[in-house]
Amino acid sequence: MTKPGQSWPPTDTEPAVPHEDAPAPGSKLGVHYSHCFGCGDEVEAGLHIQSSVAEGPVVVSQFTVTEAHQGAPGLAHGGLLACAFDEALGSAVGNLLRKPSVTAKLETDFVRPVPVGSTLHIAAELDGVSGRKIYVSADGRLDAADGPVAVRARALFVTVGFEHFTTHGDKDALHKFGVSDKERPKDWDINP
Ligand SMILES: CCCCCCCC(=O)SCCNC(=O)CCNC(=O)[C@H](O)C(C)(C)COP(=O)(O)OP(=O)(O)OC[C@H]1O[C@@H](n2cnc3c(N)ncnc32)[C@H](O)[C@@H]1OP(=O)(O)O
Repeated sequence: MTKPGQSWPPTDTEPAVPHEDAPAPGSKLGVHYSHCFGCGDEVEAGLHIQSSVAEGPVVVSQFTVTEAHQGAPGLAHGGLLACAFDEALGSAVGNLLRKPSVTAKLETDFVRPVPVGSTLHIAAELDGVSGRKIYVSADGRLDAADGPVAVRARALFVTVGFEHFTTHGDKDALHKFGVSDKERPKDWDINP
């Protein structure tokens, strides 16, 4: 666990430069997989996070807390908030760098309670890259992009080959991500 005051990223990194085909600032990002718990539109109790690209290596996301997301009466469950950040951070990594990557480490600081009915405005920024390691962090603010910070998160994503998904998950994962055999590039992009 990174201690307060420890430097971030924890190692020397190169700047994280968005891929030349990354969506431009202002672009709304779609669902990367309809059964994704974070963003999928076919998961009734999912988080239904919506994201778009902001200036800099930043993706902004909104997550509205419903009764399905409670831990204590009227308050969001911390694990679900961590899930929202995993999605928001992953969306920044996947959409801006266009490399298939998975979360290796995720840290969250819960700064203030998040009530049911509130919307978290999450801004996730790519902090640096070291080989296959991608460092990314985010703040989640209550009810407005400039609202009080409720949750902070930092994560390490690791770039993987697309066989990560077909070997460990569903053999048909690529098609389910919407990538056909014909389209499959050598350096696979997880986000179409
Ligand atoms: C748009 C998309 C949005 C998606 C959002 C959702 C994203 C997710 O939730 S993904 C699902 C959750 N994550 C997973 O299931 C990942 C499971 N873990 C794994 O598959 C593997 O451990 C994996 C791929 C992360 C790393 O394994 P492997 O490819 O063998 O690489 P490995 O050599 O161990 O690690 C690579 C580097 O990362 C470092 N590393 C790996 N894990 C950690 C960790 N937990 N803490 C610190 N460093 C780590 C290693 O030390 C190594 O560093 P270096 O290159 O300096 O030696």
